[in-house]
Amino acid sequence: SQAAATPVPTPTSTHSSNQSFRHAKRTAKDYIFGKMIGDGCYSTVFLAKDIHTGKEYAIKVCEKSFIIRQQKVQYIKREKDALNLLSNVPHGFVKLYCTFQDEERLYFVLSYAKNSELLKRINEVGSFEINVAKFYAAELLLALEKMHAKRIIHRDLKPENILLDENMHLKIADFGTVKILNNNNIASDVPIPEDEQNSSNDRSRKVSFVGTAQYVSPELLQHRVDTYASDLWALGCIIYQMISGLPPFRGPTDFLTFQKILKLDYEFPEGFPADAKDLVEKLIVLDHNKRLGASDQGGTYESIRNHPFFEGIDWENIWEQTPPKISPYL
Ligand SMILES: C[C@@H](Nc1nc2c(c3cc(-c4cn[nH]c4)ccc13)C(=O)N=C/C2=C\CC1CC1)C(C)(C)C
Repeated sequence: SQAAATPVPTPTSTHSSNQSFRHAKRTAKDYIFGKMIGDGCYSTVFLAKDIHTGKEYAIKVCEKSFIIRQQKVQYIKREKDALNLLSNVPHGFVKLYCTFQDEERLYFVLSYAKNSELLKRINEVGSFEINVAKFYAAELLLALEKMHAKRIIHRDLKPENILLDENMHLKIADFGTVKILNNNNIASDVPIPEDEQNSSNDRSRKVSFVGTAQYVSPELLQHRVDTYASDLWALGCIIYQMISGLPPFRGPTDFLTFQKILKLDYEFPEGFPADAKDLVEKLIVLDHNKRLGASDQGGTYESIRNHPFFEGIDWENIWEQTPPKISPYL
């Protein structure tokens, strides 16, 4: 007699349809595009709503022809690699949900930072109270630790591309300028010392990128050295700016700003808190090897975390805490 065939379980229809739904590649038609919220040099960021879930996202749109013409293909690839590397880090970065393209454009679907740019918040109130500056400096430091641990150097950190989410927690955005060290996909367990990384052929390579004048480090300006410490220089500039309202190096032209940077020509306004001044002076150091944290190992900037400026920060729970109110500076 026919052996009773064991029934093959038929996949439940909901499961399979969800399964297929979940993997259906999105297109622009799946979103309602709203206002433009950010305008980069070769991309535009729109607020958008997913028509299936109603969720809000930021969608970064890049014109393919423009990227090719401007020879920015490498930057776009690096940005996508960096965003992918960082998308499983729970805090401190905008998350990349998916990408798709059509004939003319590339689309990146990212988290929407509802409370916009840190720069806008600083300008609205003039400058931050010390406990507000300390809180955001701490979140920025933790984000730098995560980024550097994944061998990513941002190279263009500035208050314009540090965003605030709906709970007023910090998110770093705009990875078009990153450098991903040892990105030759060879699992090099022995990290190549920095000076060897910039082998002679690198020096001959034309560098097509320099950060934003006010925040660019001397080594990026002069010797084109790729070092994590360039982001520590920017951290120093951003702490200075949160407390005083303006970046330390400012000139009527970029060239004059660069000159001030190379001469370390800046001063602290009256009443700048002593601990903050001491930390900024230890980060804004011309020799990148001598910046506080430059020789820290193990994925945390212990020597910066332990600086008196960060007295009272609860490093393990800060992302779960309610950020201090940004109130106008009386
Ligand atoms: C830094 C960037 N500006 C911005 N980039 C992003 C925003 C963003 C949001 C507002 C905003 C929110 N409310 N009101 C304004 C203002 C500027 C934004 C966002 O929500 N989500 C992801 C973003 C960027 C993701 C990118 C890494 C791929 C530039 C200036 C380059 C366009």
